[in-house]
Amino acid sequence: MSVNMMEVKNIEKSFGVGEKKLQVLSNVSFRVKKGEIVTLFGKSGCGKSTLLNIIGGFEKAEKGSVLHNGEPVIKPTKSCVMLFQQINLLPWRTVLKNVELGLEGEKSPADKQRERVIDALKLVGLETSLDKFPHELSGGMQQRVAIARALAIQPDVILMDEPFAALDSFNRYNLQQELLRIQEKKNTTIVLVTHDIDEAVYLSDRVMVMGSHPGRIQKEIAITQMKPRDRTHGDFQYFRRKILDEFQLSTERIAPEYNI
Ligand SMILES: Nc1ncnc2c1ncn2[C@@H]1O[C@H](COP(=O)(O)OP(=O)(O)OP(=O)(O)O)[C@@H](O)[C@H]1O
Repeated sequence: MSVNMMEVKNIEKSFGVGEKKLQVLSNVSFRVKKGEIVTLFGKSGCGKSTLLNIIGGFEKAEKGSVLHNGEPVIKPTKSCVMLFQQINLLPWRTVLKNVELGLEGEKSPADKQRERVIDALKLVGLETSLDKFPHELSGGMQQRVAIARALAIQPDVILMDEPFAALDSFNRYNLQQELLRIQEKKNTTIVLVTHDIDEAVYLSDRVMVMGSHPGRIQKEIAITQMKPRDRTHGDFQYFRRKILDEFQLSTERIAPEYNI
């Protein structure tokens, strides 16, 4: 049975006051089931990050609510962690110590915490780099450390705000593949923000295409191609085009067999 992990209900959000008031989100609602990867996809400025911040409890909505496991989200918690594009590792701490940082303040025994940290670093393939410092790692490896830090916390949900945007395409493809492997193993629920269409199609179970001014859910597209997905397969191109069509950016006609 599928369970709703996150429920976003009728979110409204504006910034500024008076004449300078800007409505950023209007009537945004959707649900995320346990183990799903749901992507918020839209043009720059359509409110993706604002929405993700509201889901994570970093920002307050004016109206509406976010429920995590049926409980209202009113502040950030360790059961829903955010992974940013800016990696935010502490340069004076080793890989091991950077990942341990996520567990600081927890009351569980130190040996159990260490076990979780090592497990998370094994999952991202960095178990042989425990004593390295961030400056000794590539950008891709640094983002792996950040992913391990999030995984070690063992959250129900990971929120990702363009986590791979700063990486070159080889590192990006590699990490996307890794993320799927880890996500499948742990059945982690992920809400991802991206404006990279390939990333959206490669990773998502569902893509929430957002319209702008104000930001809203324009269309929900289920990506039904089997994972792991072949980026060159016709099905991949079909879903790519289906998303592009929402922005009138597709020049090719959809193959007749896909017409509904
Ligand atoms: N704290 C803030 N104060 C005032 N306006 C803000 C604030 N945060 C965001 N905005 C405005 O809200 C709108 C949506 O911003 P947001 O960052 O959520 O969009 P986005 O879709 O994530 O954009 P991008 O893809 O470029 O990161 C923008 O017009 C932005 O200028």
